[in-house]
Amino acid sequence: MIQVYAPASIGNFAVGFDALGAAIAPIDGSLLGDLVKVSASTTTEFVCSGPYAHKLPAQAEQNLAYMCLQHFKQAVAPDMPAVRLELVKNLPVGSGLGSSACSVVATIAALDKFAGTELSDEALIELMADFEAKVSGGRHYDNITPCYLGGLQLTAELIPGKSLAIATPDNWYPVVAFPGFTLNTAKARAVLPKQLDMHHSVEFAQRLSAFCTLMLQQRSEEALSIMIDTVAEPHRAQLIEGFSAAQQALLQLGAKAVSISGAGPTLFALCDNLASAELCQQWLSDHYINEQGFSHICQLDWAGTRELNEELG
Ligand SMILES: Nc1ncnc2c1ncn2[C@@H]1O[C@H](COP(=O)(O)OP(=O)(O)O)[C@@H](O)[C@H]1O
Ligand SMILES: N[C@@H](CCOP(=O)(O)O)C(=O)O
Repeated sequence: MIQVYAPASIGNFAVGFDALGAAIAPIDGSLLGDLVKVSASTTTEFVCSGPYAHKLPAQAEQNLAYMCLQHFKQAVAPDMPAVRLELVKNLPVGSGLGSSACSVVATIAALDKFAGTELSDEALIELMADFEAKVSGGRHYDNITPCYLGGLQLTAELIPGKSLAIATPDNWYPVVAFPGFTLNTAKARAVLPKQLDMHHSVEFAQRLSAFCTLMLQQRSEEALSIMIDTVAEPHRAQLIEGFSAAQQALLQLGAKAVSISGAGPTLFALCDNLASAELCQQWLSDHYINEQGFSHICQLDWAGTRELNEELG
């Protein structure tokens, strides 16, 4: 049996709409991501389990993991024997934690390992992006590549290899809070303007290029000081009840940057020390999340998608 884990991710990372994303891992060691198990079987079998399985469509044909399996068998590895594929759905759907990307990445990576197809990273990433695009209302790589490769990734179609890793300091603690209600990514993309005017386009390019350059020069404090989303957040904030108040409060508590994770409604507060992260998490537990919500103090997950040997889920 092959068992593959893929981590949650923060799309956009405030300054890189559709172009920057970070994989995350809770510091308490818990797994925040989907798991896919593939084993040989006499007939094709698909099982969806885990805490959020009931939030997915009942028909296998509408589940991204099953769609990936069908495509993989037909177009990538026609000689692969029948398999039993189980998706353990640990991430809430429509959360802004890269949930659909997580299922797609875990499934394709697991099938590639099981079938021994050994596709290149770039070919796998393209395949993964094709499936993520089916549900998210646009083709973007900012969940796919961090989830697959790990860490902080600057990522786009035009980038050689599709992604460039940006090293981050060890003292970065992103605190993520899923408030407990969902927001569909396609819906949150539909509220964005169709065009950016010259001023905003130039400012976006300046901010993202300055952020990346500062990070490469290990000037992370200055990078944090310009970590503001002027592209998507102004249009999406009103879709997320409590976001603006939380942003103000968390910045006062010491977070260095606060923005929407992906299309929301998860919020992330990036802290540069554990004490601030703990204060932010407490505030979020008290004021931002409902009974269905959760929060985690994380670090960046530089391992990305990986095979797990211990039986889980
Ligand atoms: N395995 C899967 N994981 C997540 N979403 C899936 C999966 N299979 C199908 N879907 C559908 O894809 C859509 C994903 O919603 P979206 O808002 O893009 O989620 P997220 O932002 O959390 O990735 C939902 O309509 C969901 O029912
Ligand atoms: N760049 C995308 C990211 C969507 O992330 P998700 O976790 O909400 O799927 C966007 O902002 O639309």
